[in-house]
Amino acid sequence: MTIINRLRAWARKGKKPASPQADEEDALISFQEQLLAMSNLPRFFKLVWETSPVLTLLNVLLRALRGVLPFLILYVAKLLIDEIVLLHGITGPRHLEHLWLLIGAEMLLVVISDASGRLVIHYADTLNDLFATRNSVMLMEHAAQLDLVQFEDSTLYDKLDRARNQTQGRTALLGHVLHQLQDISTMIFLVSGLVTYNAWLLVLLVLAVIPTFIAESYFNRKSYSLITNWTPQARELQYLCWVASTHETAKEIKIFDLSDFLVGRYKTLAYQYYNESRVLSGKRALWSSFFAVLSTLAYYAAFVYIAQQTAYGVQSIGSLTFIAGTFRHLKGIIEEVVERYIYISRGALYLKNFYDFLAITPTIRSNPLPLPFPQPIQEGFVFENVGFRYKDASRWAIRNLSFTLRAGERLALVGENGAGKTTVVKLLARLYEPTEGRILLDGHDLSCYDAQALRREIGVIFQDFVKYQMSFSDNIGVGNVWEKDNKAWVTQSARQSLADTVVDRLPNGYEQMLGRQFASGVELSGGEWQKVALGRAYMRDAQLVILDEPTAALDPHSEYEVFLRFASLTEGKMSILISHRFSTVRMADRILLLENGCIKELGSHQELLEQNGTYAYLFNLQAQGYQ
Ligand SMILES: Nc1ncnc2c1ncn2[C@@H]1O[C@H](COP(=O)(O)OP(=O)(O)OP(=O)(O)O)[C@@H](O)[C@H]1O
Repeated sequence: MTIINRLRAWARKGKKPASPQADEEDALISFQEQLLAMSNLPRFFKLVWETSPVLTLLNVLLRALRGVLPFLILYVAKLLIDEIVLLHGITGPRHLEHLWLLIGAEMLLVVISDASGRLVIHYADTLNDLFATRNSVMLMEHAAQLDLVQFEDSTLYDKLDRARNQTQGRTALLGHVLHQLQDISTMIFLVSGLVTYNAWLLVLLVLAVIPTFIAESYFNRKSYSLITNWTPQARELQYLCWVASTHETAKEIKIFDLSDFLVGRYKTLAYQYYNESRVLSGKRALWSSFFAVLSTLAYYAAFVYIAQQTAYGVQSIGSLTFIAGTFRHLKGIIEEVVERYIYISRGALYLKNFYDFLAITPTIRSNPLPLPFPQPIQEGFVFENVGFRYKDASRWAIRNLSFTLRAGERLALVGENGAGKTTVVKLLARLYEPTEGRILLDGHDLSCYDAQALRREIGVIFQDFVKYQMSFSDNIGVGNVWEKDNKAWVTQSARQSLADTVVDRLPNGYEQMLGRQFASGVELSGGEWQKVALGRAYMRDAQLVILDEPTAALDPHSEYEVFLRFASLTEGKMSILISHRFSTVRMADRILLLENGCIKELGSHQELLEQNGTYAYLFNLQAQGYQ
């Protein structure tokens, strides 16, 4: 059940919505799964290495150096204390060279420790930044390869969201892994030092840490499940926050007085998450405090034993400081290693989300041995009994569609809302594959051509075109991104689409930032945005130009002008025009009237008028409206 349905059910029944946590017990991942997630780490290391081999090496070497330093410092301190105790007991002349040597050695070790500590932070930060950028680029590049149909599936957004939100987590993971390497090497040295004195102390230490490990591992899995189960709701929270606080929505929010509704909805969800998260972190804090007390007790038990041994003269004072220091250090390090293991295993689990997203492959594949794209197109596009059904849709968007878009022909698509006009265009641009039937270009299935080459030859301006929060020039230039910086071309396109009438009023001309999201941006009217978007069609030197309701927001004069220019742009080229305005549709060579996804009528304006069918009826209806 979606959260919306949960909220609705709640509103109906007047009780608290069942939380996603309700499913969480079932979804709690197992310890084995957590361990298995560690198998994601080698790929992760490979990514890190590929990001920068030099920085990775520097980090590893510095961490290894820092790993051995605590042991060396403790050991030199032991020698130093023993030397001082020895010198203290001598009554005759003393030779202090050995003492100075030991002090010098300890000082040198501390200097190396300080310097390497700073260097390691610097190199770790640099590697982290590079790695985060690389991660984001990988996600963007991969998302760009996916098909439109995949973007219509909400689970893709969940995966993308998890993968994106955890970019920070992945860089933290890198830090944890490197730190872990350092602590493990410290641990190895300290353990071997401790074992030479008393192996039982080590057993005591390990026993004290095991309960912490088990508890942390359990809470780690709980918290992963909580976050994973809440991803759709987290997206809804982000969405609500966006809707309630952006320029684009502000008008409507005020007019419909939606603020309380949105904030209320946000609060319900956010507090629900807060409560679940609070309970979990409360339990975690309670248990970890309990186990911390246990481990402190273990430390003092060991200390009592060592102090007693020293008091009876079984070992030197230097050894006492060394063993006690090693034990305390080891206890701290083992706790940190355990805690970090939890972070790392959580990071490894989150890595799965990243790899899950990267594993999504596009369904529309480019032919590995594509046919060369026809230059120029000879016969045109042929729809052979084409049917298409959107994912999970109960009805066909189009069905049994058979027609030809001839080379050089101007075709208009008309029909009621939802008749399937835009779907036809999306199929032509191979944004979707037909569910049944096929589309041929010059006698070959569209899939025989390279999808990108096909799209380069098709210039489409959709009715829901993007208002890029970029400069005026870029907004037109993106129509042909390879020529984006060709000022002459951009200017000419702006002139042809009438966007030049907009630029004249912009303080920074072609370099003017459009939209309100960035500093000094200027917002345009709906019609002005449309003229700018139309400019993209002129940027593209495509064989087929498609305009999907290109003039809906234009005033009548602009509309007339746009069509005069469009007619000259598409002279001798193929074009498809989707419009509800019959005055503009009539300029097409042929008109295809769709009804419920099927062809109702097809012919020239004159032929369809003579047929006296639906087209003639609608045309006359609109014409009467103007009389
Ligand atoms: N992404 C989608 N997922 C599911 N169904 C969709 C999607 N896009 C369109 N549809 C459905 O497919 C049918 C055809 O839609 P299409 O956008 O092609 O119609 P249209 O003729 O262009 O409509 P309009 O004149 O309103 O732009 C409609 O019933 C619509 O609800």
